[in-house]
Amino acid sequence: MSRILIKICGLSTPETMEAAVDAGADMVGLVFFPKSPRHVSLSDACRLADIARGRSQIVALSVDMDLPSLQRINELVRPDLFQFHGQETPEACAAARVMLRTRIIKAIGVREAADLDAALPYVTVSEHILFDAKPPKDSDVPGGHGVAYDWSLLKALDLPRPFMLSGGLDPANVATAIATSGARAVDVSSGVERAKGVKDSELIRAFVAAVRSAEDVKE
Ligand SMILES: O=C(O)c1ccccc1NCC(=O)[C@H](O)[C@H](O)COP(=O)(O)O
Repeated sequence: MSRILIKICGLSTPETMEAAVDAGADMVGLVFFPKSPRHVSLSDACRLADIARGRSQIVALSVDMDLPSLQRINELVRPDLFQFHGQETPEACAAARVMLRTRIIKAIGVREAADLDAALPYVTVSEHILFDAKPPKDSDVPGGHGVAYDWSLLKALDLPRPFMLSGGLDPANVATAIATSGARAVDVSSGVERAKGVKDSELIRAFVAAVRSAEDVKE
């Protein structure tokens, strides 16, 4: 099986950022959403990004953020990609991509098969489509809940390029998730935490190792 892209999201300390980069994460995510337990200030984000720069791709995650705020993150943190995790329209993604001269990951919430159709308008205005679990109905934070969905829904998808998978992944289930969904890229947050918002370096290493082992399995 060819190499699977790994993103570790919601890193907020130098130690766990170093652990993710050192373990071989392809992408590391910084969350800019004050309601999130993983939210980082701009100054902390700059320090964390400097640990990863040139070693892993830096992803700035935002939720329906206005363009001036995105521009400020772009100038100060200098991420390689932005992840849009709210209700951003295809037009807003296209505009941000041009204005910020960046690459975009657009998250699409999934609970049932019909939710997958929402991805189509974003294929031409983003570099990656991330199929994540829809948040619990009473939550005002749209991601990072460690909730899984039926990953097999993705198996029959006919998109022009590979997609990313997230939602309830952890070191113990990620190999099954890859086999069940056909994903070539995976994204994790809660599954490498010892408490809500608190990343664990050992779990990060275990997650990366589990994905790399899954790559060795013959298709
Ligand atoms: O992590 C957050 O707190 C968060 C806040 C607002 C929007 C998205 C957020 N997280 C997204 C992710 O970390 C991942 O892309 C994905 O949802 C994985 O989450 P998990 O199921 O916890 O592994």
